[in-house]
Amino acid sequence: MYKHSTAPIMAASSILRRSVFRTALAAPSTTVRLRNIPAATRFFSNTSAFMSPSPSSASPQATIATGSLPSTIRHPRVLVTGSLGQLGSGLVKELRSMYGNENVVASDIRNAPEDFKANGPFVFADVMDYAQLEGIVVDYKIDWIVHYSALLSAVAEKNPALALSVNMTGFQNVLELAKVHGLRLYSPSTIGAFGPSTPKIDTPDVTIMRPNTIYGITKLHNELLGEYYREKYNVDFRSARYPGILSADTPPGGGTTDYAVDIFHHAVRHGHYDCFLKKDTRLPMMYLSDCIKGTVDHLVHPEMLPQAVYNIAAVSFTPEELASEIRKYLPHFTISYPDPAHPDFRQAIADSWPASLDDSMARRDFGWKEEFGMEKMVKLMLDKIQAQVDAEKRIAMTNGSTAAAMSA
Ligand SMILES: NC(=O)c1ccc[n+]([C@@H]2O[C@H](COP(=O)([O-])OP(=O)(O)OC[C@H]3O[C@@H](n4cnc5c(N)ncnc54)[C@H](O)[C@@H]3O)[C@@H](O)[C@H]2O)c1
Ligand SMILES: C[C@@H](O)[C@H](N)C(=O)O
Repeated sequence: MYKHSTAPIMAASSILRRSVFRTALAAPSTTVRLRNIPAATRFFSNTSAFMSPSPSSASPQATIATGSLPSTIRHPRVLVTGSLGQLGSGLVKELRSMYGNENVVASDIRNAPEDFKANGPFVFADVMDYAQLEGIVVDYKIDWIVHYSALLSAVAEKNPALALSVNMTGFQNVLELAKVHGLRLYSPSTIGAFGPSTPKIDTPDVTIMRPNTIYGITKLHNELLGEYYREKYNVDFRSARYPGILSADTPPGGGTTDYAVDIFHHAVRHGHYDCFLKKDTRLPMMYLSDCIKGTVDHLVHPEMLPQAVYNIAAVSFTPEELASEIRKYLPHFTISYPDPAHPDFRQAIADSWPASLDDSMARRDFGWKEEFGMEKMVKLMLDKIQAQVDAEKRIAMTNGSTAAAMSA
């Protein structure tokens, strides 16, 4: 177990979040080898820890000569993979507000919209290409990687071979980079890493884990490999098992919990939703801003925590409970469910996952706490989507009147 005292850590964490990182560089003419120094240490003016890595384990690639460089104050430079997905763009925005646009490099295998690219560095990066990723790490002097590239549960189940490559090879690449270049690596896991034999209620961090989906198998593999690198090579690997994430502005990427986002769009636009899960399927869920806040708090925590992987959770509900909450604002909203004789393929995935998580270790170790319960989340989702619909109508009316004026 890593020893830690929470009070100074939380204080340091809040200083860090406010702005500045102080890097105490070694004495003049000293050569500092980065490997085997947890990335956390390098930003917290702990000169003695910084200067005392084990020379025997140093890696030539990760050696820097400090020469007569003065002490500097700087932010960490963060690479976010998969930054165009449901979660990535919000995280990039938050990190840029903390560290400055130039210090957060967004990447994806897709091209980004121009407005996204205008806000800070964006690079094309296929996580299966180690050399390409290493070029980015070196060119941008990256300190931390947040690894968001993945195929989610439903998409993965439809294309297992691709899921194995992206989810496992992609992760192995960033993990190896973290080892070679002394980086901190945050890579989320999921409730999907659990399986049908896992205890379903208040599932703890450490329990039976025998996932039976390709998504879950790849994610559990990543958890175990990350822990191995942490133990064996002192890689600062951090992970949290996210539940299903709800967001109004960014669409979900093809998971089993996507129904809990789709339902809002259908409720506001059409007043009806055909749910692909059974009405009593209870799953853990969380609002996007809570997920981002929990991720940032975990990421910036100045020390390696006692566990590499933590459950984080906010609420758990069924489709029927969600529909009832929506009906408080849209009384005419209706929902239908699949014919029990012909369940959707995602039902088996959902049935293999926990209904609720025990996240007490995350609350204890890095102060995890959600802001959004079900009521607040439903109200905000509906407000945001209604605002989108109103904006679309205004644009359509403007376009319509322009077209009418042109044809008159
Ligand atoms: N969204 C959720 O509800 C949820 C829940 C639990 C865990 N997670 C995890 O959080 C992370 C982010 O999830 P998300 O919802 O944003 O996913 P998403 O599917 O919305 O986005 C994933 C991104 O990865 C990119 N990508 C795919 N293949 C790639 C490749 N070869 N190289 C580089 N990029 C590639 C995609 O273009 C996409 O932008 C994933 O690891 C996911 O497993 C998400
Ligand atoms: C739970 C999670 O990992 C994702 N939302 C999925 O359903 O695949």
